Amino acid sequence: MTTLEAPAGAAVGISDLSLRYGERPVLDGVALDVRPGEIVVIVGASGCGKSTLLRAVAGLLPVHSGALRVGGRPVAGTDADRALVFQDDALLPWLTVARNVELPLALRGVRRSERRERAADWLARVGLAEHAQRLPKELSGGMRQRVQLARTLVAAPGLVLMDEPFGALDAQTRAAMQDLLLEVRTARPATVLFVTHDVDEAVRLGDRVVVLGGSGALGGSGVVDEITIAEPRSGAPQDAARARVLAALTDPTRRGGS
Ligand SMILES: Nc1ncnc2c1ncn2[C@@H]1O[C@H](COP(=O)(O)OP(=O)(O)OP(=O)(O)O)[C@@H](O)[C@H]1O
Repeated sequence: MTTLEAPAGAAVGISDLSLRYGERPVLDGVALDVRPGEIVVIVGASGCGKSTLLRAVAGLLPVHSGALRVGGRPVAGTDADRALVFQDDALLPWLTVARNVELPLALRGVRRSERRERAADWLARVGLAEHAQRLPKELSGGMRQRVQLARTLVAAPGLVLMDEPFGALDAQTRAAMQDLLLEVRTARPATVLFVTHDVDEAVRLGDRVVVLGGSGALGGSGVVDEITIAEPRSGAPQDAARARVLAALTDPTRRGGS
């Protein structure tokens, strides 16, 4: 079996993690365990360190102290098995949509015919089969995000790190992208760490919502609450989860809610 058929996704293990920019502490004592295939959504006030945490998990920022493991191995630098997705699509403007989607496969040395087949398959899944030969600039923002989702998942990463990926989209396109993400994960399981400011998006997508907040100590911050989202995602349980996320967000000094 090649890594392209990797199963349920990579586990993430974070304990007593501190991250800094130079001398400046951003996160302190972060503890978080993510199961293979789980979607964990990270919310928190602007500047509390959500993107910083994602960057560290991606291997773009060194660990100051504590432990950070993905798939049981300490993170030391970037790895093709950990894909990072931003709000701004990072498509290459001079390549067609199909070639953009093929790119991670090319980087992994997958032969051309298989690349084409897999890219076509993913473009069909995200509803863009007819646009394969167009350039990114000829597509809408929502379509470009769909291309980016296809490009991310085509190489079957064990862990997908998404930093406000749908933040620039209008409400309708955003809801469609959320549906699409949940749908394609059924076809291609991966562990997902997803950062958003939108509480509705958090309780809709997350198996669990993690709230980061300021502790005050040292100016750093850590996990103040973790909310498991129960199925079905509607009615009173959903409202209660939403209320609890909001409460943790508005009381960022609270740590370790029940
Ligand atoms: N490259 C950097 N160098 C120094 N400080 C940084 C750098 N990037 C971010 N910071 C600081 O680290 C803190 C955390 O930033 P980060 O971007 O992780 O927050 P965030 O929770 O993702 O914010 P937002 O919700 O606004 O995107 C902020 O105070 C920010 O100013």
